[in-house]
Amino acid sequence: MSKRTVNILLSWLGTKDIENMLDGEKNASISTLATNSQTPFDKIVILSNHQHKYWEKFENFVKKRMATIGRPHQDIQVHKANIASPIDYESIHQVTALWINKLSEEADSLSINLTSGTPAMTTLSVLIGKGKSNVQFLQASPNNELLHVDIPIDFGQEYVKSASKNIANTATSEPKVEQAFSALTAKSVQMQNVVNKAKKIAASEVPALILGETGTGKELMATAIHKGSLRANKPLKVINCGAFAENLVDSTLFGHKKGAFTGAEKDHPGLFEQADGGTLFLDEVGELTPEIQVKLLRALQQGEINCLGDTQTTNVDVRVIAATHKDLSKLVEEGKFREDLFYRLAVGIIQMPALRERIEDITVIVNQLVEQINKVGSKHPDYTSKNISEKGMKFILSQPWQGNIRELWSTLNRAFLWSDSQTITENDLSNAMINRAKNESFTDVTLSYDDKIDITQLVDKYKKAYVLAALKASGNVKSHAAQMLNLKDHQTLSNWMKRLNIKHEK
Ligand SMILES: Nc1ncnc2c1ncn2[C@@H]1O[C@H](COP(=O)(O)OP(=O)(O)OP(=O)(O)O)[C@@H](O)[C@H]1O
Repeated sequence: MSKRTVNILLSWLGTKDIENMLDGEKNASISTLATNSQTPFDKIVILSNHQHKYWEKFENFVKKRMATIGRPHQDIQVHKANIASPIDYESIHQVTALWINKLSEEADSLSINLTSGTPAMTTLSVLIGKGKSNVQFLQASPNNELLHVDIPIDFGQEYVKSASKNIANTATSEPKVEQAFSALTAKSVQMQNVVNKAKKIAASEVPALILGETGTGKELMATAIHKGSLRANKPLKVINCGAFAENLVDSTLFGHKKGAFTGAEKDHPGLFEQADGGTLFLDEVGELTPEIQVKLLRALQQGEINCLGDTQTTNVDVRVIAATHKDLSKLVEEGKFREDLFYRLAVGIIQMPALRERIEDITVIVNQLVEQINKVGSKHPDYTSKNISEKGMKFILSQPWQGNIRELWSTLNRAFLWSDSQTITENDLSNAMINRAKNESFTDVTLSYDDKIDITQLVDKYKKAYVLAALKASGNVKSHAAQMLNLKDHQTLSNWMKRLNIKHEK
């Protein structure tokens, strides 16, 4: 069955649109496009800085026009656009980028109306929309026809040309894009789309934001973007913002001067300085404290950083790629993540699909992992290579893999380790999986009306018991305990231990 495509129209609400509406007889450009489009729009989003009193009127006006052509049920939404003035490029950019990014993710085809709005609104729509493969531009002619607008400039290429001139002194080699992305298995259409988008981002200098569940390959993607960019032969520095104690993130990112705090025995350059000319990958960016968010915003906006204990600022040329498994826009709504920083980071957004959404890739990835495990094992003289039975592979394909490739990798490793046979069966794999059934028994919980439960305390107790058990079973080897618990690395486990007040015994 072929998938139905989603078509969205995005438009500013121009003064002319309102005048035409009030005139009664005339067609506003938005309604011209909505009624003349061959494929109906599933949604029409109208951005307005005009007075609220016109919104409902305008919505009704477009709805009426749609009803007359037999499309009465279209989703038409007018949204308030917080802009400083109709000619203020900065605030118009923020609003336009937010909506184009959001809707181009949601839609298969996003059409942007270039007739309505001020020149600043049109210009920014083109500049931002041109970078998206599923965006097209429309305008309405004076006699109410829908016209497709072709903008015959490849901004990406133009930008790369000028950017390469600018950074020719820091990065000299041609980016090897295909090679850079070869580590990412992308047989499925979902992943191919993601990789194509990422290649465009790699060829530009824009900040990137990689979203996706744990273990979906966000770090691998960041590495590919760096390697495929003009900065490839400059450093790529990585920090997991969630794995460090708060006070350490500051000095790790921005550095410190000798004597800046107790224990700072010499000057230490931060990751921004270490990555100068290259790329900085901020994993779990949603964990940054408000103070660090301010410093990061400054580094992105002005290209300058403040080292702890230094009165001078230092200039840096760093491309930032951030990643998170959290819903950043929700954190913005809740006031936990700065909106201005979000817009700065969320220019090139990449959504990594979960493994279960790209079944076609699983077999290829399993074969790669099996090869890797056999290669590592073969260093031992008694090792015989193992493979997975057909039923075993079917079992793998049927699992939800909530921890994605990392969970798949650790499950295969366990199955290979525990099985004495050369062929890994469905049973071996099932035994090697993290026992989610144990967790499911918690659905049996019943509470009475007057019960009072401290859920946080309960969860902490549960976490503590498992961390202690994993540490014990691993002989206090943190990296192994982290693997047992499906945590990213030993630093993440250390962080948990600190929060749960668990002392590490060697
Ligand atoms: N497409 C892929 N093909 C093969 N291996 C992959 C692919 N994507 C990720 N991996 C492997 O899966 C593991 C997890 O990937 P990675 O660390 O990049 O995920 P992540 O999304 O950054 O995870 P987290 O959110 O927990 O930091 C790594 O070992 C990585 O090499």
